Amino acid sequence: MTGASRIPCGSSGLPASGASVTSSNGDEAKRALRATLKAARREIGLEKRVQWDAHIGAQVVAWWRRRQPSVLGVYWPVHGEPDLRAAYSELVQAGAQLALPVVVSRDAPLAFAAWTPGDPMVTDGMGVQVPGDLHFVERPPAMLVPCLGFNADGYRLGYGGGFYDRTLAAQPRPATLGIAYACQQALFAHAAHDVPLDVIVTEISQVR
Ligand SMILES: Nc1nc2c(c(=O)[nH]1)N(C=O)[C@@H](CNc1ccc(C(=O)N[C@@H](CCC(=O)O)C(=O)O)cc1)CN2
Ligand SMILES: Nc1ncnc2c1ncn2[C@@H]1O[C@H](COP(=O)(O)OP(=O)(O)OP(=O)(O)O)[C@@H](O)[C@H]1O
Repeated sequence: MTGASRIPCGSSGLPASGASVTSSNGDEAKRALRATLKAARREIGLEKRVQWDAHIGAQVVAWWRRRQPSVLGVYWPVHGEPDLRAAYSELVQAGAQLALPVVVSRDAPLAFAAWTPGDPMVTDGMGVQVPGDLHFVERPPAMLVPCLGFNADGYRLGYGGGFYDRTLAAQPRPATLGIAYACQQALFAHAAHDVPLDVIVTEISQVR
């Protein structure tokens, strides 16, 4: 039996209740949880994905219209993350300035590069698309944070590099919108360096 079949991501929209890491020395368990959550996300069919991404994207746009941050950090989707590129285009038409995260070093916070949909892109060493022409900007005052997993307290599980945690460590913290599918919710203990996100946006949430 695969992790994906034990923890269906598609049908109910309910949390992946079988996915949990409760011990605090759980490096191995966290690796297993990451694999399970990735597999569960891969299982989501295209039709659901398109519908869910539209709902998540609409909430992001509504949030941006209310808050109007000077720059919004977004992300280029990898590994089956919600694809919000249609919403990014809508945001830019509404006057938003966007920036994409760039890994500059394994131990550093993320850098952010100004980005407009349609800019020429290249694949970086992490396998992520980044602008070919890098115009670095300051850390944005608001950002979307893609989550491989999240827990009920708003803590996030990423791919294990600690990049977003390092990026969010410095005060004043940016406003953070965690982006995930509802089935990526899991039980795990957060580490001391983990920074809780302000809100998690999913296909079943209604962000105010
Ligand atoms: N869309 C998106 N962009 C992002 C991030 C992200 O989580 N999502 N990042 C957030 O930090 C940064 C990139 N960090 C990344 C960290 C790991 C992997 C990755 O594919 N890791 C492999 C394992 C590689 C290994 O073990 O050596 C994997 O998870 O399969 C990709 C991006 C900046 N851009
Ligand atoms: N603020 C920080 N300062 C220094 N190192 C940190 C910080 N935050 C995280 N790290 C390092 O990053 C490692 C990975 O962290 P963690 O397992 O929480 O990654 P993640 O949040 O899942 O990954 P990512 O944010 O890249 O998607 C930690 O073991 C820790 O050593």
